[in-house]
Amino acid sequence: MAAIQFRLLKQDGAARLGSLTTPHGLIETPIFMPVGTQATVKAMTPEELDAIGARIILANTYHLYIRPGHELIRRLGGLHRFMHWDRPILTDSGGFQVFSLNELRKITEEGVRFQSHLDGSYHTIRPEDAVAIQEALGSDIAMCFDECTPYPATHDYARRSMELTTRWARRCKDAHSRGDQALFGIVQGGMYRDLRERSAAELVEIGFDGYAVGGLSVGEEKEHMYGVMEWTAPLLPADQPRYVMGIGTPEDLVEAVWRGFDMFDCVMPTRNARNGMLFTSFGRLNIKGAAYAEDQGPVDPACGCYVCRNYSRAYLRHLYRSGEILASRLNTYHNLAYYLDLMAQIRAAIAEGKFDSFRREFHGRRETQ
Ligand SMILES: CNc1nc2cc(C(N)=O)ccc2[nH]1
Ligand SMILES: [Zn+2]
Repeated sequence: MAAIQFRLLKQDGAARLGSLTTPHGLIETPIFMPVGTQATVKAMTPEELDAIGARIILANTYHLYIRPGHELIRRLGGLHRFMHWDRPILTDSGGFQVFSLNELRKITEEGVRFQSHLDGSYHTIRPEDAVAIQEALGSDIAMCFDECTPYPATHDYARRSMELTTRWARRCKDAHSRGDQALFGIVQGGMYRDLRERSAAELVEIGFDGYAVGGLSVGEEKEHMYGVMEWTAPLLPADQPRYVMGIGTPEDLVEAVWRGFDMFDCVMPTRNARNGMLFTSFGRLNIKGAAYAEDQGPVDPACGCYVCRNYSRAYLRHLYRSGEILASRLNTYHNLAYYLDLMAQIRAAIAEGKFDSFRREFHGRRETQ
């Protein structure tokens, strides 16, 4: 039996309503995955994540390999038990982190040699190792080890990089043997339509449980990002999950759903929260602003979350300016609640066949405060 089952429940244009059954529970799609890099979604407890509607979180293979080590986590019962989260977990393969955290990395056919960002020790991760690490962690969904093609890249570089990613994907599939864990392929190809189309076709030929689009949100212009999504989604099997990695702003999420994607992850709601940048139904709000010094209103009157029901903008501004730990906690709680509620609204709009009007209304009411 496959580790996951995806059911396409309804389409509204290219937008899809689906359900994804995993060994750790069911996920309604489109879904946003809070990022829990080091086995924690920073500043949140699993109970709080559950309360705001998080149904799957992401953890980073590279970080957990470096510290505390995947074998330690395996010995202690796997990642779910280690972090007290019993819903689904998706682990990325480490490819992106190795490339983004290690200037001195060396890419060969065999794999990637790099220095730990913590102690400078030398390591080599091959596709087979990335699979073994994720099997030890016990995530519900593992990702193939890929090269996230940098931006900008020449067509020739992007072609060679994509071809390496395909060869690595084949090796990942051959090495993967954990039956209760799904494995997703990652489409690369830079900003080039012919390469993206080749990458998608080659990965579908190999055959995976779902497909991600990588190599985006790497500094490219929005029209490149949206173009790659448009070229790629139709080439991926309609009856399997489509995940675009590292996306994105609330606007990006709406646009990616509109183009046929089901799964998303981004550090934006959690990272921006710690910097005082809050997301609302009318745009972004910088809680540091002097305008909020005596504002007794909630962050977002349209948000029903615990933070918006119990704390004022004035208090959140005070916490942030005072460097209080509670500032990170409450800001993160609200931002994730906003993202997860946005996804619930998107699912409801697709279910009613009204996603087009939802999309128009959503963009019409956004401006930065
Ligand atoms: C934040 N941007 C982002 N781009 C990504 C690309 C990949 C990838 N594997 O190409 C993974 C994570 C990513 N996060
Ligand atoms: Zn709120």
